[in-house]
Amino acid sequence: MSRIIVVSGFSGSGKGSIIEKLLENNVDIWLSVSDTDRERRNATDRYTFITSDEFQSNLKKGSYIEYNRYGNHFYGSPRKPILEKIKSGYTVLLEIDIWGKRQIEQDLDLKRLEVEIISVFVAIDANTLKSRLLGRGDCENEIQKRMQIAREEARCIGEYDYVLINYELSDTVRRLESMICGKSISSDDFDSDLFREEIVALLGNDGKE
Ligand SMILES: Nc1ncnc2c1ncn2[C@@H]1O[C@H](COP(=O)(O)OP(=O)(O)OP(=O)(O)O)[C@@H](O)[C@H]1O
Ligand SMILES: Nc1nc2c(ncn2[C@@H]2O[C@H](COP(=O)(O)O)[C@@H](O)[C@H]2O)c(=O)[nH]1
Repeated sequence: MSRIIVVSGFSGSGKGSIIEKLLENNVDIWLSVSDTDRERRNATDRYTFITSDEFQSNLKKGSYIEYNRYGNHFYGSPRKPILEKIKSGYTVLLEIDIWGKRQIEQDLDLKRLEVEIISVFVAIDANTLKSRLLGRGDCENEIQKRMQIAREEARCIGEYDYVLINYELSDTVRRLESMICGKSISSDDFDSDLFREEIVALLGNDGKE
């Protein structure tokens, strides 16, 4: 059976770092490269960067299997290459958010192809999250926005098959590989109410979005 692995998680939790390591040892996994109309953050940013007009035009043409607006920018996964890779037998990996995951689960092409969808949410505590966003050079305003979004995302973690807490990178990658291989491995415990409280404390506001 063909498979899609959806990896979501708080911005800064380490999804990109985990996926990079995962791909080094798993040649049968193909990573979908999303389109976005945001600015490039650094040289390792893995997107196709397009203008807002180009994004909207692609959207109208139905070119995306899923898409979302995150902050002030749009992100979308191109449908055609994903379906081609699935038909060629690859396991397709999507690094997308919860709103994209829900669209993937409803997609009629994927249902017709009987694609199995495995979903993983990458999490860490709020303090570590903030220090990782700071560490990679995000500005304070951007960090505030991303942590507010994380606070919302924490409500939806129960919708995922697995939760993966990313403290030690090689250990996280090893556990993700076990999940993908269908080995019996349990989801990590994550207290989303506590996380949401930590965010409010860190942002120094009453948590209003
Ligand atoms: N296990 C880890 N231990 C320490 N630092 C880590 C770990 N995983 C990732 N990092 C660092 O944390 C920062 C954020 O990681 P990364 O950019 O991979 O997160 P992300 O979830 O992909 O973020 P985004 O969704 O915004 O793209 C980076 O500087 C990365 O090097
Ligand atoms: N629904 C989608 N979400 C996506 C896609 N590509 C990335 N993302 C998510 O957006 C945020 C922000 O990403 P960043 O690179 O600006 O930090 C993060 O949660 C990503 O997982 C996509 O194609 N569709």
